[in-house]
Amino acid sequence: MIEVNHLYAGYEKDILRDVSFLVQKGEVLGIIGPNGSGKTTLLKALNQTLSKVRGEILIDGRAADALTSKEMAREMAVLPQHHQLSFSFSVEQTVLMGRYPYQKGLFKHWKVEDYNIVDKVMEQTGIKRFRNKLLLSLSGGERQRVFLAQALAQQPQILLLDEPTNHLDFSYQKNMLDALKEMSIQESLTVIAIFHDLNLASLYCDRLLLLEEGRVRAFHTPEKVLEGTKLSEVYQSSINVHAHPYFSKPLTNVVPSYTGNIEKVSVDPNYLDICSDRVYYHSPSPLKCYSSAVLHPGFGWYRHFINLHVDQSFNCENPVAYLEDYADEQGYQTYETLGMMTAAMVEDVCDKVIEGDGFRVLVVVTAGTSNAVDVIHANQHIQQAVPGTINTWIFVDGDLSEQAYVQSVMTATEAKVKAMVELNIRDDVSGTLATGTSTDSTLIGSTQQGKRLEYGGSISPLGRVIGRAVFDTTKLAIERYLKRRGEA
Ligand SMILES: Nc1ncnc2c1ncn2[C@@H]1O[C@H](COP(=O)(O)OP(=O)(O)OP(=O)(O)O)[C@@H](O)[C@H]1O
Repeated sequence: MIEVNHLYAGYEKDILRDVSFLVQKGEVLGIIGPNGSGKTTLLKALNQTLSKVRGEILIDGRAADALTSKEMAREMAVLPQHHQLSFSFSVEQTVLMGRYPYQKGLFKHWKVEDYNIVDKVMEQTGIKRFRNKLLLSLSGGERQRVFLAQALAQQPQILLLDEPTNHLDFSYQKNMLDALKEMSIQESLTVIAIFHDLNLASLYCDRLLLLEEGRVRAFHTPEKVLEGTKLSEVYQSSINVHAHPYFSKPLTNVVPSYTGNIEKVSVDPNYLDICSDRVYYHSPSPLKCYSSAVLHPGFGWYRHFINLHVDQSFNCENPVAYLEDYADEQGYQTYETLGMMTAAMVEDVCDKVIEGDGFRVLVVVTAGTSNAVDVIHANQHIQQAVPGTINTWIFVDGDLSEQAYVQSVMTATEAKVKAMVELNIRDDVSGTLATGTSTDSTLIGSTQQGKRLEYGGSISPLGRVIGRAVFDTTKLAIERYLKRRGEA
């Protein structure tokens, strides 16, 4: 455990002012903050390499300045930002130097135990294969791993790291931090590391210490410290925070001030192209999409939109690959393509443009109701994945909040249900009024330009337009479907 109380430290004058925090054994603490905020100075103060220090630093309850340098080296190892070591040593010799604090007696020599530990840490850091190479002949990232191995060879209780992922490529950053995290959990190694990459800090640290001009601005879990307004203030830069897709950890995005000449893009029915086998919409620039599509569901930016007709009996093990192949054949980049499928005849597609106050909405619907379901009697249906039958595309020329995306889906669903009720579409199994079909799909795609639209609920300006346009197009598309089947 390391406890810091009212620490003042610096050079000619104090850089750190009234810094207090406590790190538990086995904890990973990230130190973050802008350039010059005092991060390295704090590590130097912890490591007792600064002369001008006031306040208290306790290591497992003992005052750090009362420890001998050998005791200190067994407690704490440092991976500095810059190394002054001679590069004429081999990798193994360099790592062995980490064992100095354990040498005893007058005639110093390495023991078997030293070599075993060096072997282990070289394995952990992935440097064994160049153990006999000179440091001089290694890349910056390889050297960084050698110095980490040297620090680990010291077998410290506490590891101080100044930008440990400096020089490391993406995969080695992950490997190094995974290894450190594992050591903190398995071996109760306490890790205190400076991070410039706030996302890595968020993912790997238990707590973060945010420094601002030598003072603690925040000391808490990543969720509490990495908060958009606070970060934007401290870093004096526009920073946006969002959720990690797999973990409950915040991630940060820089919002550039310079965006170049962004081409004005609109939504336009002229971009629609309808053939017998598909409806295709091509946007000149990617749209921010939120959808339940087969190819690229969820949030993402896409410019090619395919609603592909397949037979009702279509049974494909990998519909995503099927749509990717289709996009590829058509010459669309798959990473820019969003794809849905439908058993409805796509020539019966209906579209409608409605101008809102300062924004525009285009709705495109294909519909079939052979697998109509009343959601409250859905348990009477056997589960089977049949190709989507009411596919709704809603393109908006506006700047939607994420809330507006979700509310737009709600509003569109309400409008679709209303159209089905008006046409008396029934669930064949229960005989009751249907609320949808079993595989309907919805897309909201927005230019994210022009008028800011915070809400998409039924009585918001956007919701009103979506509600009307989805109702009209869905109703017309179902009528065409029924007519084709002779049921109208
Ligand atoms: N040896 C030194 N002598 C005098 N002032 C120093 C010395 N080292 C650093 N400073 C000053 O102390 C302040 C804090 O520096 P420090 O290196 O701790 O910041 P940092 O947060 O680690 O910055 P960076 O993100 O750029 O690495 C800076 O204003 C710096 O100029």
